Amino acid sequence: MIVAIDGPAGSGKSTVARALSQRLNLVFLDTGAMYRSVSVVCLEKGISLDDTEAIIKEAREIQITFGNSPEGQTVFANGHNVTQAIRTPEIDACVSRVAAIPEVREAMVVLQRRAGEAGDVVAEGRDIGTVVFPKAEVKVFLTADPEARAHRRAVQREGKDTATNASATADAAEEKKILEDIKARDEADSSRKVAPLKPAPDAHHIDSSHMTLNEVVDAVVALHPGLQERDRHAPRASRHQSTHETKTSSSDDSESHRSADQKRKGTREKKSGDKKLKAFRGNSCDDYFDTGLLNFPLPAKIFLRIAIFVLMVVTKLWFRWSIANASLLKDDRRPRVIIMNHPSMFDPVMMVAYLMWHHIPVRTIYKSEFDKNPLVKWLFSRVGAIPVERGKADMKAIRRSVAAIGRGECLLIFPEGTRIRDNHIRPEIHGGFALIAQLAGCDVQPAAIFGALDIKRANSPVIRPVKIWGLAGERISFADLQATKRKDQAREMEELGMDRVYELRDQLMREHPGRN
Ligand SMILES: Nc1ncnc2c1ncn2[C@@H]1O[C@H](COP(=O)(O)OP(=O)(O)O)[C@@H](O)[C@H]1O
Ligand SMILES: Nc1ccn([C@@H]2O[C@H](COP(=O)(O)OP(=O)(O)O)[C@@H](O)[C@H]2O)c(=O)n1
Repeated sequence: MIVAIDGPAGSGKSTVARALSQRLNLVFLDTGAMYRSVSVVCLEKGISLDDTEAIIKEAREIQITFGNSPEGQTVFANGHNVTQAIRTPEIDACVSRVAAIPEVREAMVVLQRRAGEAGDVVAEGRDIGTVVFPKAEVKVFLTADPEARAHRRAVQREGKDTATNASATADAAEEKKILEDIKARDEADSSRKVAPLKPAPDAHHIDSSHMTLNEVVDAVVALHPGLQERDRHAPRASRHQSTHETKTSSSDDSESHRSADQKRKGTREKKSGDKKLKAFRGNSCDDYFDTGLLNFPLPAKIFLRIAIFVLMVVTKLWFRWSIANASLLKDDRRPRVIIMNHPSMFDPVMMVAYLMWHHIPVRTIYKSEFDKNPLVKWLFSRVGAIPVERGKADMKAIRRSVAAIGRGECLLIFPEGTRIRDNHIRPEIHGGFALIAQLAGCDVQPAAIFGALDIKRANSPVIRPVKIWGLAGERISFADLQATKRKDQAREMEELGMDRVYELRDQLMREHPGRN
């Protein structure tokens, strides 16, 4: 199911799309933020707006990912947080020029369609129903009087919100200026040669000038039986609540080519992350796999914190483990894929306990064979792990993983696939981690553990109190790779990532001779 929402600045596209994504559990794709991200990267590299070739190159290479924070949507470009940077007047002023370059649009459309492949999406922008998803099941052309839009934007700029406070007012002079800005940008976006702002022939027109946000969202839901069906199955709490939770004060916009505002949610953003699970409602393991750790029900959260506490205390006492270069793990909290060697069952315990102890949400990928034991599946789902079927492209696991990163969670993956009880061999690697990072637009961070092979002697059930060491490595960004084609980049990331993991492990091995 794809919902395409197009329309001019300030018509409510991002607010409606966000509300809809939360209410119906859809991925929210903010395409305006993508053009803005390209603009930021170009600006930061000092690329002139006349240097079309260089801009195109950046657009083709950019990695964009969206996440969530308590303040709202976060946007990362090439691994850097550009959430604020994309909303500056400088970007307002240049984004439409960047967005008018056909090759830039081509590159963005590829990314947008790829995000659409993940499944249920609500995308908003200027050309979604006409170019990006011409076969979208639901197309909306959302408009409002220029005056209403200017008023909303002016109020928004003062940190208030017309959606939640209909009588909010703004500085009249400022509102007048914004009205001019909005009209100018409407004209620029509608008259450009490539993918101009215009309704798709089969789009439903909704004029939101005199509608509340909830009314608009209800009107969109009413357009398609598939949406109504989803709505019936959505948890009741998310139905009307979501529209009010949606908007925060918009930091942004201004200037002629702006408007925008915090749309949020994005590309590979979470599927069901915003849906809060209710306590004692018979949530399935799948619900836990699909829901952000922050939205676990309170009893599950308490269980998790207690488990982390107990694991930290017990394992620290028993194994006296420590992680070198730990600041690389705990100080930079951006979502990423963490990869590690896997000599023992203790490896995920150490890494997850450490990260969660420092309030960094992390989800471990585990082999689905464990699910044969319902108790283990229950437990793993409650500690935020995600199952993967090895030996095939498990799209569900990939989607869940990308969604988790989109929510701002880290992913812990053991590319060796199973425990490797030998520090001297290099087993076949499951390269899915690079694909996930690529789809999610995040970095890969290598880490290693050493000493864990000594925990148990062969054929002995005794867990020995041996010391164990961890070592964190620097993140690897796709932007730093040599390869330019996506497939080659994924392959390069697989190799480089695991090279780094083994370098780290070998370093620990050298530092602690006589141990395994
Ligand atoms: N139907 C509505 N009634 C009142 N205010 C609205 C409505 N829809 C959106 N808004 C508010 O208008 C402002 C601009 O909406 P936004 O979604 O950012 O527009 P767009 O993405 O189309 O530029 C936001 O503050 C939003 O909360
Ligand atoms: N699908 C899209 C989305 C945005 N854009 C461009 O990117 C600019 C910023 O988009 P935005 O969605 O962040 O802006 P607003 O609609 O919030 O004003 C727009 O003014 C368009 O020029 C586009 O060309 N195509």
